[in-house]
Amino acid sequence: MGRGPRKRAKAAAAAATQAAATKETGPEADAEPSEPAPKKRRRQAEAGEESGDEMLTVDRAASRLSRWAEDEAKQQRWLESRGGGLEGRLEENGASILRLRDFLPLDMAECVLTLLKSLPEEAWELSQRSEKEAAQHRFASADVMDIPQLAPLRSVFWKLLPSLHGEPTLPIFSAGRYGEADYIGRHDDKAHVPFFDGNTIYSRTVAAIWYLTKDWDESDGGQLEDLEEGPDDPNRRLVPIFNSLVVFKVPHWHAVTAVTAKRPRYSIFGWWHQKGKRYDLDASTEGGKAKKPKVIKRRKKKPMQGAVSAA
Ligand SMILES: O=C(O)CCC(=O)C(=O)O
Ligand SMILES: [Fe+2]
Repeated sequence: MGRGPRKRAKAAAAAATQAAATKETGPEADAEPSEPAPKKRRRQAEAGEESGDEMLTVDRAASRLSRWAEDEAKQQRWLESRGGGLEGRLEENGASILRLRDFLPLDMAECVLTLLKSLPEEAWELSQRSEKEAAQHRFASADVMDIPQLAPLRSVFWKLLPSLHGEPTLPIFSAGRYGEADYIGRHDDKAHVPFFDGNTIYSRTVAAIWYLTKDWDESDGGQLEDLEEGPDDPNRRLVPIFNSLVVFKVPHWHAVTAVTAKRPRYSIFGWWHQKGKRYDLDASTEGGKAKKPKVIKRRKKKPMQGAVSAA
């Protein structure tokens, strides 16, 4: 899912830079001077307007993201300030869904949101399935490796969880955009993914979603539903709060409720994979959203330090 030809994505990304450069010079919306900031931001977001604090150019956002992704020492310091990478948190957490507020720097969340908003329509691929037997879903996605400005995210996610239980991981992350009524039905994220030559099978072992829409609340829908919590448990429905990261071990039953807002719900979502078939796939997984038949090829240029490289 979400893996268009690179040429198309590159052209789309160039068009994005152009489109956003034009948009950012536009005037700020007229607003009552006394209008409270969150209310103003929400009204502007609903009207598709930029707010004053979103005057980040696409070029600046892309260069800040790539500078941060390349600065290993800075990322390390950041992670240490957060108590280390994700492995320890996952171990402490057991089988439940882990929710981390502000786990990644706010500045990076702002940059990535700017980049996501600037992507032209042709960069997004619609993923849709409505047959009864499979995981039903509808939303748009784009592989971060197909969008040059977002590609540095892969190494950031790799550093969050380079290994689990002493075995290396391979991250594959995508941008997600849910429009009005978009959703995902009940599913557990299980998938066997062929890497490299097509004969090396990896399994998704950990899932993460980094939420990137501001001022989202319960009334906007698009909540992550943890189907392994009881129906009345307060943790069953998670509102996708800006710059929060949700992480869980695969398999885990979950769903995304239909978006009711008239503005997009943006995220970066994906999985860390580990070698081998770690579980059996059931019929619904084989026919559903999780199926990824494309072989993940070895990358020739700029392999990630210390990781087995993959596209
Ligand atoms: O966006 C979310 O909250 C969850 C996404 C998800 O479950 C998936 O893409 O498999
Ligand atoms: Fe999922």
